[in-house]
Amino acid sequence: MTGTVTTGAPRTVSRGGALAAEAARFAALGWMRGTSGNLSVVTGRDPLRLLVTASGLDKGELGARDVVPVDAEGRAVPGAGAAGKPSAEAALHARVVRLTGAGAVVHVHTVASVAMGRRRPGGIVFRDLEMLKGIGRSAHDEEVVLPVIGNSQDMRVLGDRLEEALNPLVPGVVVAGHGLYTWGADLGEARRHTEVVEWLLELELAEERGR
Ligand SMILES: CSC[C@@H](O)[C@@H](O)C(=O)COP(=O)(O)O
Ligand SMILES: [Zn+2]
Repeated sequence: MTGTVTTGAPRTVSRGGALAAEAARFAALGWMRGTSGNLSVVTGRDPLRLLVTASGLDKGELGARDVVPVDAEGRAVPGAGAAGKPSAEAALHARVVRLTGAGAVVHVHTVASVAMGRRRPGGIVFRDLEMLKGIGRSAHDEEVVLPVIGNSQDMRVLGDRLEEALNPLVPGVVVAGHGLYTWGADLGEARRHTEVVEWLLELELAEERGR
């Protein structure tokens, strides 16, 4: 960004600041270690535009400018205010938004998501837990399935797997051997969904270990 005052720049910076603060929060929880994880927020729908965290940086130390505007395919939009290379997974963020209508997407590398993805490659089932209300499901008598998909370095392949496995009632997917994707209407809801799904995974893992 230059010193030129434009109407678009301050909005980019403040959304960038919000993404950076959100990333710092997840990093402090230990969910984005070793530069892992990424976040995005939708800034326009027609045409689709997202701000995504820049690639390869320590997600606990991002600044407001460490975000990159991308298009519906996750490609950087030149001259839109921020610098850097978009997350290697930006295309998957854009695909999630296109598939679900989400306003924000969170990707974390948690131990529980990887451990449970290994144990339940066909999907992770939860039921009869008060915490399920946090993702809009019932606390009683409802089977809730969190999908698990195989990992790939090709975001188109990963996106196809996500589309096929998607449970419209659950705002998240585990990527086997990799981590967790969650989303919500905005950054606040995406954060809540991430915390709830991660709590469910940690519970399941603790119960597995106790068996
Ligand atoms: C520890 S590197 C992990 C990456 O390969 C990737 O999975 C990841 O989550 C972060 O990639 P990034 O390009 O920084 O957004
Ligand atoms: Zn990742």
